[in-house]
Amino acid sequence: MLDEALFQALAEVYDPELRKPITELGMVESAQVQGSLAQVSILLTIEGCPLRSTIETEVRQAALGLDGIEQVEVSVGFMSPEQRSALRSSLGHTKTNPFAVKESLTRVFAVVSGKGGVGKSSMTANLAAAFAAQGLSVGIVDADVHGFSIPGLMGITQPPTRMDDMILPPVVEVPSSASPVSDGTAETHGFVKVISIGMFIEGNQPVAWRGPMLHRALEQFLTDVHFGDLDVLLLDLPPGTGDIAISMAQLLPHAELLLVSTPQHAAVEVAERAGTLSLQTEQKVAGVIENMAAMRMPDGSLLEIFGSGGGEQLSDRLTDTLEYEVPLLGSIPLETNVRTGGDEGMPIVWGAPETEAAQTISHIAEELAHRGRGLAGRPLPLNFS
Ligand SMILES: Nc1ncnc2c1ncn2[C@@H]1O[C@H](COP(=O)(O)OP(=O)(O)OP(=O)(O)O)[C@@H](O)[C@H]1O
Repeated sequence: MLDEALFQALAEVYDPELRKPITELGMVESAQVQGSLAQVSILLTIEGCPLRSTIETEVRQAALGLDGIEQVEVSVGFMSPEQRSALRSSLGHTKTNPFAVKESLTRVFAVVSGKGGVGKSSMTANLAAAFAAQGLSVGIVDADVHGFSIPGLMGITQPPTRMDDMILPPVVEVPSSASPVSDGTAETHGFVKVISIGMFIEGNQPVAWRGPMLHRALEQFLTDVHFGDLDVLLLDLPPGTGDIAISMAQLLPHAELLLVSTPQHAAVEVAERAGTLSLQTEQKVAGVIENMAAMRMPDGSLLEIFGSGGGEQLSDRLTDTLEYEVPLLGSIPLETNVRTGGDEGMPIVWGAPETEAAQTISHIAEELAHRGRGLAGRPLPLNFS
């Protein structure tokens, strides 16, 4: 039984993981009004759904927003396997990799580095935060098997939800204070969905996987995880040119590479190797991000802990080798805020947007979003037959 006005009010309640109104997802079993009492029966996707209290609270608030409603009773049930299966088909989840198809509208960026510790994961988290602050729908696949850190950097503690053979990734929304483009509705509010190898490992165990297992894990992330429609997908890969970089190229041939390096000249050579791998994989290098550049001291002077000029040098060398322009997208200074934001699970782009590091990263995200894919480095569909 459905009361039309109450049902309409419940259409304002979004499932936090699926990012759609609960009324569209078949989650409202009944909605009735008797005098000043609203009675709503909702069906959650799975028992033990971690978002139960969030959804219940929002249902209550939506019903109380109706004229004349003073009391709300919410009863909670769970979908049957048939209802879940109907929901999966309505979401179009087909257990195929949606990002590999040519028609996919999602921009895919693989964030890579020659060596570890240069801030690749911090850049991935902050770029995702910056894209989301522009109102975009963003996903991150944290495939840095040996150093998975994205959930911590994004402040995510809840696990993914398993819905039979479909996995729903945890979501973080842009805080309202960092969401200039949002008018407050769920449709305009950017978000970041995250899936990480770390979410499938017990405790703090090391991951001793060989190439084929890594390939399978990445493939499963792309096929079993339901990201929904994304504007941007970012991948955090392990440093270097190992197995997973090759798997990524096979599974995501349209991914563009973002190469992170420090300004140190000695680091350029090793970063260049990661960039030139793109010649073999036929992927495009979208640009270089120099991280850990000169730190501004309290007296205003600059301290070049890792030297200077490496980003520029890397961009020049790759432009020569790859024979298309590989721009230096920006140079992010060493700033304590970057580290503390990471430790607190609040990317500086959201938590301290006024800092130079945050502004540079936001600028890079804006430029990437507006620049379009371009054709350089991508095989042209020529037919010589
Ligand atoms: N611009 C910056 N200013 C200050 N600290 C930074 C900056 N960028 C990164 N860091 C810090 O440097 C450390 C390494 O960064 P991060 O984990 O992002 O590197 P990584 O390249 O992903 O490492 P790995 O691939 O080895 O896991 C972290 O403690 C991070 O907070």
